[in-house]
Amino acid sequence: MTNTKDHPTALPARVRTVVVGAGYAGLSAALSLHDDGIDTVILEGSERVGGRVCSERRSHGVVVDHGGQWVGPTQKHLLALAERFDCPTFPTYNTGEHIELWPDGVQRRYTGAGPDDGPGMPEYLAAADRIDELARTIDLDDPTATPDIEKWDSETVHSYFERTVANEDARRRLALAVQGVWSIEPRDLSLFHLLFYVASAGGFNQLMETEGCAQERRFRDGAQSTALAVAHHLGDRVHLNTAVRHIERTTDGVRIETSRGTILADTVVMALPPSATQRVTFAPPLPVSRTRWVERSPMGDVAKVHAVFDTPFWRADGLSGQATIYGARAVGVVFDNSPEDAGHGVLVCFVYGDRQRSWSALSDDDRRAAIIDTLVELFGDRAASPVDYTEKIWPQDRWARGGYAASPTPGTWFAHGHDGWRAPADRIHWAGSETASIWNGYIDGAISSGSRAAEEIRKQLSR
Ligand SMILES: Cc1cc2nc3c(=O)[nH]c(=O)nc-3n(C[C@H](O)[C@H](O)[C@H](O)COP(=O)(O)OP(=O)(O)OC[C@H]3O[C@@H](n4cnc5c(N)ncnc54)[C@H](O)[C@@H]3O)c2cc1C
Repeated sequence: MTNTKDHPTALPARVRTVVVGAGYAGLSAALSLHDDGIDTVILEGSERVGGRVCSERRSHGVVVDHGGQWVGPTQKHLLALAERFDCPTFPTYNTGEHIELWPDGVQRRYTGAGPDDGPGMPEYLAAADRIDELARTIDLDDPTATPDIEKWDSETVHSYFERTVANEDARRRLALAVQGVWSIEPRDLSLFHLLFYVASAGGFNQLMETEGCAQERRFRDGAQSTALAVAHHLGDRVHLNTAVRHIERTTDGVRIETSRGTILADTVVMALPPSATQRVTFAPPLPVSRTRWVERSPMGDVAKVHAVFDTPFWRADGLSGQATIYGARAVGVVFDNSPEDAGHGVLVCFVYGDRQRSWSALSDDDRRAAIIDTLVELFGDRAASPVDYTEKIWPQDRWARGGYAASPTPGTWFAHGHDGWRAPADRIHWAGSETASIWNGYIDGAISSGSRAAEEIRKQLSR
């Protein structure tokens, strides 16, 4: 990698393709073009690669993943890339009983998807089946060709649940599921986007569950390890600390203005989330549908908090470390994020949606107290004294400005999806997990979006 503190360099004057953004999408696009011998550089605004995937080795030697971390068995693009670069995975700890905690303080322990006797469980499962049934009609390659798109994109998920799910506790379960998967509130989510996302993952359970599903495995050296290995392979083609500010299409190519000078290219891949694309200016302006798509695709509100303990003490109590928390407490979901050798115990807490906004406004001490109090309620007094504690509040991340991903607001797919989602604007191609047909919003989707953009470029350059 180049233009690091230890290795400052100038940009080349001209290349065939510039990739903007060194998250998994940009790295995948650049790798694919590089594999084919196409002269490519990546320009990355921050001082690291990985984007919304960010692993950190803490003082006790424990690696925490502040961003994306899990990989499931159907996420073939991520698994293949990790295998190519020799980055091993291991199963998420999923043994023992999970806990659910209700607003009135009642706790239930269970195994599987939820307690059979839990309030609203049968209605929740029936609603999930109905979602799967509707999702099966989504056209993943051209979502705007889905027959009922106008109707579904005109309704929020909140109003859909109000209309179709009579049981209030089932609606509570569904709301927490939405917050957990999209990191936004059901009132902000288009029913069409929910259905598209479910279809793109291969079903509602794929998004929710651990074994056989999206949360099945983790990376031994953190989920960023594969991104670092790809960047190492690409070497001096990866330029860090190089923020792209302006892109101008000329008669014979593209002029890219960065914080470190200008570079010319035949084609560009923009591998950024919509939040970051909005901060780049374009001349001539982008097609209106693309501009509107980007403006109307806000990021979610999520924070991840890790508490590290000497041991995963909850395991000895027959607990998996997984918990779901309904109501006003800051934490929505907890998982056991201990290292593979269980040399330390790690609990990761997700804070999202409205709860994230009120929690992140608290003082440092109050934020920590809110998290630890809930862990004590769930796992007992031993949870009161972690040996390490760390937070990452994604809406405050300078580059991503939120996570996990962007969700187009109601009406956006219908009005702007056909031309605005990912159709190239002449020499400008779009990648990023938000542009994926399969596992949209996930690392796997980011990787396949990069390969798709690379394929578009190969065709364009061969004309
Ligand atoms: C808390 C959290 C948990 C998640 N959990 C999971 C999970 O468990 N499994 C999973 O599969 N997915 C998960 N995700 C989602 C996943 O991380 C993302 O979908 C994926 O990493 C996005 O990759 P990307 O390359 O599309 O975008 P990004 O990773 O956002 O990459 C974009 C890159 O562009 C750079 N950039 C921005 N602006 C500019 C500019 N002007 N010039 C140059 N560079 C710029 C950014 O710095 C960044 O490096 C999670 C995300 C978050 C935030």
